[in-house]
Amino acid sequence: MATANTNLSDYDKSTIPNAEDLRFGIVVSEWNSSITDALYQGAVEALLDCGAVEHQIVKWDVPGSFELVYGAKKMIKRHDPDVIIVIGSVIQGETKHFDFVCQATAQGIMDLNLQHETPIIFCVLTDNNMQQAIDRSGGKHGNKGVEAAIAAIKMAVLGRGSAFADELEF
Ligand SMILES: Nc1c(NC[C@H](O)[C@H](O)[C@H](O)CO)[nH]c(=O)[nH]c1=O
Ligand SMILES: CC(=O)[C@@H](O)COP(=O)(O)O
Repeated sequence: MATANTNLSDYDKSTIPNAEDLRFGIVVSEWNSSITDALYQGAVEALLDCGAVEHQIVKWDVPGSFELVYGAKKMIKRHDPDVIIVIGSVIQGETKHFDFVCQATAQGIMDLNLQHETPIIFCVLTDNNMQQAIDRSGGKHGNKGVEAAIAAIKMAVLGRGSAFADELEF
């Protein structure tokens, strides 16, 4: 299902574990900051709505999406959070650089998921133009930051191997 057929901000709070005792790390790219700031705000609002406490959310900024991988790796070592959300916005330009940044970032985050016990949620928009990015960071298709926050809570609980995780249906 394409994003256009759903709303990224929709979630049923009754199906989300309480996040009050979870520790979150969020690494945010500064490229296209109007987009990444909106994604970050959406993520934090959703985390707090689901019971997360503000002082258990650590935020780091990195220059661009390519640096999200290194930032997440260092955050695991420094803070050992239950889960990390990486936030970026990559927008197609005139050259093939878009392809390399998207592929390297996606592969790097997947590699970290395989190498470490900390789930890392991929909240990186890879859009053809700015309008698509706006539509997915609080616009007509909702906010991917909200979607990432809900995924983060679920994966943090699963990662803890708690009994609750066995009851999660998602
Ligand atoms: N064009 C975009 C970039 N490019 C920068 C790279 O992510 C990286 O910071 C640079 O190559 C230095 O290593 N980054 C984005 O996040 N979004 C873009 O649209
Ligand atoms: C994703 C990028 O690096 C890209 O936006 C840079 O633009 P260009 O391909 O025109 O150099």
